Amino acid sequence: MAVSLGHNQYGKAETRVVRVYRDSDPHEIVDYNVSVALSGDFEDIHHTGDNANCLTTDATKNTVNAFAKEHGEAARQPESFGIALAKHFVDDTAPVSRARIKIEMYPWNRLQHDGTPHPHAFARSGEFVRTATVTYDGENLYVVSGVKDYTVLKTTDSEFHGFLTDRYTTLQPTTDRVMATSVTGQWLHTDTEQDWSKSFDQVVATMSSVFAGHHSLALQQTMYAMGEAIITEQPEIGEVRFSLPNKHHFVVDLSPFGLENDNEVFYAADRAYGLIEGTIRNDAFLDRAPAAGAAFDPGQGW
Ligand SMILES: O=c1[nH]c(=O)c2[nH]c(=O)[nH]c2[nH]1
Repeated sequence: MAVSLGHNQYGKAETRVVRVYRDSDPHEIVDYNVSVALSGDFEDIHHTGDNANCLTTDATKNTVNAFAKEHGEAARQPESFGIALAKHFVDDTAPVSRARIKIEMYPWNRLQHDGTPHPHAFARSGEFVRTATVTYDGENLYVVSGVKDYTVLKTTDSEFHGFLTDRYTTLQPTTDRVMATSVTGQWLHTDTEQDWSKSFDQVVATMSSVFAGHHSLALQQTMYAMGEAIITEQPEIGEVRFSLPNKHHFVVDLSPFGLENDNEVFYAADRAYGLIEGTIRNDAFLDRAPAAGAAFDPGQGW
């Protein structure tokens, strides 16, 4: 039987590294979960167990930690940290031809003390997780920024009606519902040199503002409006991808208790949920569609 090796990648996943900038006053911190995935001339490892070309996953973890010190400035933002790591693995390690660095960043806010920001005490913010995925193949550099676990809700200004009905349809149309979602969003940059934090803050501000202000007739429509606004505000962004679970809030039947429920008491269901996903593209970069595929392709399970 003919069998051959297809796509493969390896590296240390989920290295948790915290970098303290204690030479600055006040202190600053970044908190990362870094996953490394390398591809290249690794046929022999799979076929014969010859590890001569194998940069150990242990070394990739060590590199992440060492780079947090040696490349402290790059490490201040997940995108630039990912770029530094990806370029190192590909440019400095002969068998490695492609590196994908996936970073989760957990934001921390400075604590207040006696009414002023404290120089070295923080509280972790649960608002969202910031993400960056950097892919480099020695020639092409793809930088994808993102956000996940960003849960947003609006208590009105959301309708859903006029949908197709079949014999299994039971959903009642509504002109006033709670709409909530936990945003996973990723956006591909066409400019790989910029102030990444400023860009990230602007995307989140745009998406939040659209979610709040948009009178929604469907989560799909709100999703498209958010992506359209992000690309309009920041035209260097080539495309935006969203995965939006519709976090259903069902009106609880209070009639057994002789009570009216005028959209005031809800059951927040955690499953099953509608999952609304889509890509909003910047037509100026449509010719880069295959590249976008390479940037976002999750590889083997992530
Ligand atoms: O915004 C929505 N989009 C749907 O496709 C859908 N389907 C559903 O049952 N509720 C909703 N809500």
